[in-house]
Amino acid sequence: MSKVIKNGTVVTADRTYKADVFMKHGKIEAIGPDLHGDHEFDATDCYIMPGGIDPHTHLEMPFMGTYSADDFESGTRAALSGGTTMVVDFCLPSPNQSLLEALTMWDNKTSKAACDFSFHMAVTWWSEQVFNEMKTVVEKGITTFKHFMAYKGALMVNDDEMYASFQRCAELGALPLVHAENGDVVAALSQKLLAEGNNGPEGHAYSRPPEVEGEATNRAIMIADMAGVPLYVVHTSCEQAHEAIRRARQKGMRVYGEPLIQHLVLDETEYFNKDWNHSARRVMSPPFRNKLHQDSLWAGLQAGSLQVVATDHCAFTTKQKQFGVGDFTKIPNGTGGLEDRLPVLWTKGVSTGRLTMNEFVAVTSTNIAKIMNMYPKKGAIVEGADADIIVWDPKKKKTITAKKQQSVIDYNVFEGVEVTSLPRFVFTRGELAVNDGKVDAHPGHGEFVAREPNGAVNRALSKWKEVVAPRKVERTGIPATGV
Ligand SMILES: NC(=O)NCCC(=O)O
Ligand SMILES: [Zn+2]
Ligand SMILES: [Zn+2]
Repeated sequence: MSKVIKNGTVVTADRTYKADVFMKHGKIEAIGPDLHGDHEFDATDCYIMPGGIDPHTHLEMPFMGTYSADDFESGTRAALSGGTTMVVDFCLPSPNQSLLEALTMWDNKTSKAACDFSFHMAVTWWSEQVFNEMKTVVEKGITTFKHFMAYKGALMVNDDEMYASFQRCAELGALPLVHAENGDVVAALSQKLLAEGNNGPEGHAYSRPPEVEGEATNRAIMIADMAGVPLYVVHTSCEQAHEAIRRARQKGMRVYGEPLIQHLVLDETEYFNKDWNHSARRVMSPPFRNKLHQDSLWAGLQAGSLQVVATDHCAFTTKQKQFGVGDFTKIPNGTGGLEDRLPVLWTKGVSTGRLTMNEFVAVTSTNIAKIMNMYPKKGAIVEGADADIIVWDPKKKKTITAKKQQSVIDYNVFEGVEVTSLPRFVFTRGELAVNDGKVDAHPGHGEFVAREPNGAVNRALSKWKEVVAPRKVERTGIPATGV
């Protein structure tokens, strides 16, 4: 059965034009005027855009003594309801666990995914086994490796481990990712705050000032440069980290930065709310910052020094957050946002003139597909691409409320935010998942997206590092040794 989207305006990362879009067998087969098919969908007054890709989610993730509450079923349903048609989740081996064993565990979680997904593999410890298994992981289509510079005593890796892993990424044509916060300093500051009786959720924010993120970002950039590999910095939340990325890029380094929709829109005053639950629900790492940092992130998206907007969707219920009553270090870190990223970014970004529609598509979809090396299968409206498409109604309104969300948690950090712009239709590989605003996700429809290593940026950087590599100076007239 074929489907055609009619009467809309196609908006991609680089073009805006009137056309119909014809899809069959899960792919886009034709784009042009006056197309017809078995089923026709009216996109009058709407934009036809590549579905969102969220490059940073944690579904059913074991963390801080519990599991994040949204699994691949509720998480991908939430994603689709807000126009996101692919998620990239994190496989997290425990220290000393085989990467391949962890991957089997993560594969087993995905049978009810309603949209396509891929994985990043985390390097949480280092050994010859990890070194060897990284190659197999890449052969399985997972070409991005995450490193936590924070969460001391749990997921954190040291500089020597990171350097070894980055070098391995360079050899394999893979892309390292970092959670950049100085984990030693965070741990020490946390203990100091607790000892001083500062044990509420605001202590979490005080323990992770922007400087600890800036320092770690600079360090990761230096290590990637020494290893000769590009770098992707997840959840860039502040000017200090953005400045490090901006400077590196100006020097020709291949570094990417990923602000979250939460950091762009919500600020640190959330941690000073008198209601403990309100503040704890917003505990995540890095924490929300002030307006100046937010302005820096928006400017980065405008200038191109930051390339991507994600969610880091890692949702915990209020009950789970309450594990940390009396000790903020025990509040599970993470917030939700999968179904709100696109509507909130459009409302706060495109509707205000901070972003163009094309920039919106770039930072929510196309740039991600390119950086993660799955373009133009994903992130594009072109013939042959997967038919992951949103028909976006820029006039449709709602007020975000937990009462009506798809996520299983009992609150929403964007509660009360009015959004103007929502999907009319969402297609995931050609299958309708949102129909006139109503969500009809199909658990099990989602497929794993394997990615190739050695993307163009890896190849160019390796070449450049080869050109400028240290070379022994061949000399004549060398004095005899020991004389
Ligand atoms: N960000 C956060 O607080 N939780 C999820 C894990 C991570 O990405 O650090
Ligand atoms: Zn993180
Ligand atoms: Zn994360």
